[in-house]
Amino acid sequence: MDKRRVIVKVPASTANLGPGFDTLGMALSLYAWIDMSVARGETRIDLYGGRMNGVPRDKSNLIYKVAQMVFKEAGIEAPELNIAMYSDIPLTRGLGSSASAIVGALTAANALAGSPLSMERLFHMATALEGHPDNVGASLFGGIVVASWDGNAANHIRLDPHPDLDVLVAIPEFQLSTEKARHALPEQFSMKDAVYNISHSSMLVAALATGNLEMIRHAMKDRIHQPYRASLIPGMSLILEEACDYGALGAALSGAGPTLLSLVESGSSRKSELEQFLIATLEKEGIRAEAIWLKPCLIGPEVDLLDRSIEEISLMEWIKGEVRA
Ligand SMILES: Nc1ncnc2c1ncn2[C@@H]1O[C@H](COP(=O)(O)OP(=O)(O)O)[C@@H](O)[C@H]1O
Ligand SMILES: N[C@@H](CCOP(=O)(O)O)C(=O)O
Repeated sequence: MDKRRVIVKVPASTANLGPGFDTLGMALSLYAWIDMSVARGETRIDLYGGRMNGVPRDKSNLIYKVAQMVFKEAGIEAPELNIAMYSDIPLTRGLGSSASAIVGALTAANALAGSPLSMERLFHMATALEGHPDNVGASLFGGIVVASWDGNAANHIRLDPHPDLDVLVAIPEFQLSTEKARHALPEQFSMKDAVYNISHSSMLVAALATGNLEMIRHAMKDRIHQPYRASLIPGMSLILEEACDYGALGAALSGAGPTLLSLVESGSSRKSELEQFLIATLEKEGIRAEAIWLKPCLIGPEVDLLDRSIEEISLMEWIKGEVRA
């Protein structure tokens, strides 16, 4: 076991991109940081920032449990840990906070153990934990990830996002758990709707791979999850119908929601118009929302092995130093 300390910076993600349900994901320039080291005494978990309310600080914490799985998988006796986390990714809003926590914990524990597990193994473990490969694939590999999971094997192909793609997310103040939003979906679909989604998802992957930005508007349409989730997010249907009239290249529910996502060309002169449309539409439904402009994140977790202890430099001091650098 490596005696040093590891800090991992991991990106948020948006899943589905409209029709690619449980298949497409894109990493975003919004981050969480996990600090992990072997403890001399009992396990200690510190969570920083206003986004972590309600997350447990004992051994039931997801990060601790996932780290233990890595040590077990690597055949190493599980140590007591010092864990600290700071996150800018809001919980249960459809921006992959749970996937980032899982990927960050897997990566940090693997680095502490001397990196015995391959990226493919970590992807498999992350997918099995999350239940779908889209968010974890994007957080682990960065960029746009096309992924499949049949319950046994997780496979992926990574694409570089077009350099002119910007991402606008409108994050409603209310939480919607992925579990609840998955329960809104039917068990079965008609052949017509299945074909509709296969064609649109394929078209979207081809558009993103070839940089055909005009096709995104048509290709981002979906019939297998968004229509069923619309009643959980008032204002969503209008936003998806009209966002392109306000300058978006395409719009979708981010993951299971409630965040709404628009893809926008970097040089667009209509960015504030679009932002106002999203916020005003949600406001009319009595929903306050925060709009954030992001870029696709091109890389997965960034791992730093430190020789300095928590007493010498805390996670928050380290992040501030990194942001300044
Ligand atoms: N850092 C974390 N530590 C422990 N649990 C976390 C952490 N981040 C997220 N989670 C868990 O994941 C849940 C959110 O996951 P989910 O409903 O899939 O929404 P999303 O992934 O879209 O934010 C949280 O309510 C919490 O239980
Ligand atoms: N494909 C999943 C994606 C869930 O993403 P999250 O960020 O909301 O956890 C789904 O649509 O259920």
